Amino acid sequence: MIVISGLTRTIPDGKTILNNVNTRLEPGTFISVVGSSGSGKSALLKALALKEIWTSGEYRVDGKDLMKEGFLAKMRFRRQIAFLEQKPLLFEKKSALKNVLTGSSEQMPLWRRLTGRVRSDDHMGAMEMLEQVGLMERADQQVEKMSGGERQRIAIARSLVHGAKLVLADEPVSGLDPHSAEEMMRTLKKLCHEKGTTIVAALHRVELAEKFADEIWGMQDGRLILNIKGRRLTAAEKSGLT
Ligand SMILES: Nc1ncnc2c1ncn2[C@@H]1O[C@H](COP(=O)(O)OP(=O)(O)OP(=O)(O)O)[C@@H](O)[C@H]1O
Repeated sequence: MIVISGLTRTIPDGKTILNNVNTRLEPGTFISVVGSSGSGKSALLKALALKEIWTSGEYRVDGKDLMKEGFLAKMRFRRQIAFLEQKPLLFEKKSALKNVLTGSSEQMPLWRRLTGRVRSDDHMGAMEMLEQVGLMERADQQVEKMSGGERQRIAIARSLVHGAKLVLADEPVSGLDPHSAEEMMRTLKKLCHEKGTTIVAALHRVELAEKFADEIWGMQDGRLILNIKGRRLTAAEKSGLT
């Protein structure tokens, strides 16, 4: 379990973009972060992914303050985190399967990056993950011919096959048509519950969060103002987010 306390990030011009955020992330939970543009959703995801350092606050993993841990412990934890960009960077000329196998440099052990070697059970794992995201039949297809939603699915499969326990997805449904957006949300939810992965997805559309997420976090001006479990947002809560 990850527990965040007092997470605050002030940027050099003096603006506080994350303001005393307190929350916890239980394993296997699908969390959606909603809030208006500029409310701090991406900033929060980046802080959770350890991509950007905060000014103050604690980040506890299974009871231990990560910032007080040594380099190796931090690196081990980093390997379990995947950050999915809105437009994932993939090897365009390679197949879906190759992309899943290749992985992101952060998650791959150094020896694998240097040798480029792939074990046969890696193939099995990659195919299994492509099946989970509904792309097994397209494993051999070049990704340059694939849609935005399919590319997101490949990025998700890639992060999970390389052992991500925490996936931070910044607008995973942006640019997708309503049907594909729902399919993506369904896949994320399934992966959370079946694999025990924790997924935090920033979303613009509150109704998608309400339909699929286990928890909805609401951001406003860098503050986490809502943490709703198992119910829709009230009209007052929704209006507080705009
Ligand atoms: N590295 C940075 N340097 C300066 N300002 C930043 C930085 N990162 C974020 N901000 C500012 O912090 C605020 C929150 O930005 P963030 O990208 O987290 O918002 P968001 O809720 O994800 O918005 P959107 O929905 O438009 O993607 C914005 O005012 C943004 O301009």
